[in-house]
Amino acid sequence: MTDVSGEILASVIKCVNFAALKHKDQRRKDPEKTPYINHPIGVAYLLVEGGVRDVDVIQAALLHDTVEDTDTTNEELVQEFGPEVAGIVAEVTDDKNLDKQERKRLQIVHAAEASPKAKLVKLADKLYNLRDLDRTTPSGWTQERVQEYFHWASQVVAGCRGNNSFLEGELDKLFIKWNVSV
Ligand SMILES: Nc1nc2c(ncn2[C@@H]2O[C@H](COP(=O)(O)OP(=O)(O)O)[C@@H](OP(=O)(O)OP(=O)(O)O)[C@H]2O)c(=O)[nH]1
Ligand SMILES: [Mn+2]
Repeated sequence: MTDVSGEILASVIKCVNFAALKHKDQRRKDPEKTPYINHPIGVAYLLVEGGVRDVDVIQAALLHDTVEDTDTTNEELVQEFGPEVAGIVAEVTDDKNLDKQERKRLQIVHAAEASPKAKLVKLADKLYNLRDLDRTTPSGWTQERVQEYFHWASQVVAGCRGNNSFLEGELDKLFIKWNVSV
């Protein structure tokens, strides 16, 4: 059977498979060393929970850490998934050649200037990471580092607001719990 929804389904599964292969040797920083792929799939699912049905956004969420954290190039994403999806991923990708302080500063600047589609991915990405931090502390992190991450993330989120009430509401619950001003 080939129909429009079948093609959409196929394009999403292609992303899941691509991301799984690219992240196959990576683990999250939690003590259980959860497979990294849980994160991009979870980010895409948060968008689904938030009512997002834009396939470019869901595909970009599944792929969002491939260029930043694996050998994937933006050209490869353009080739495999087209310029729209590759463009959203590029908008949420940090330049790992910069030092950490500069990368973190630029995330705040770039989030505020990003397209609405990229802002949705950013909101879901930050919600996933903050829920993870709320659940458990990454290996080697002090409580102060966790608190600082919450504070920084709230500044990234500030530039993405006005795009999804579910994601922003869930983020606000965490900011209140962690005493971060919004
Ligand atoms: N909370 C949490 N984060 C984890 C875990 N494993 C990996 N991470 C990643 O670690 C990053 C936060 O760690 P930092 O020390 O602040 O940043 P860095 O890895 O970029 O140097 C997050 O990236 P980010 O730059 O904030 O977002 P992203 O755009 O890279 O996803 C997140 O994706 C985990 O178990 N819990
Ligand atoms: Mn991420």
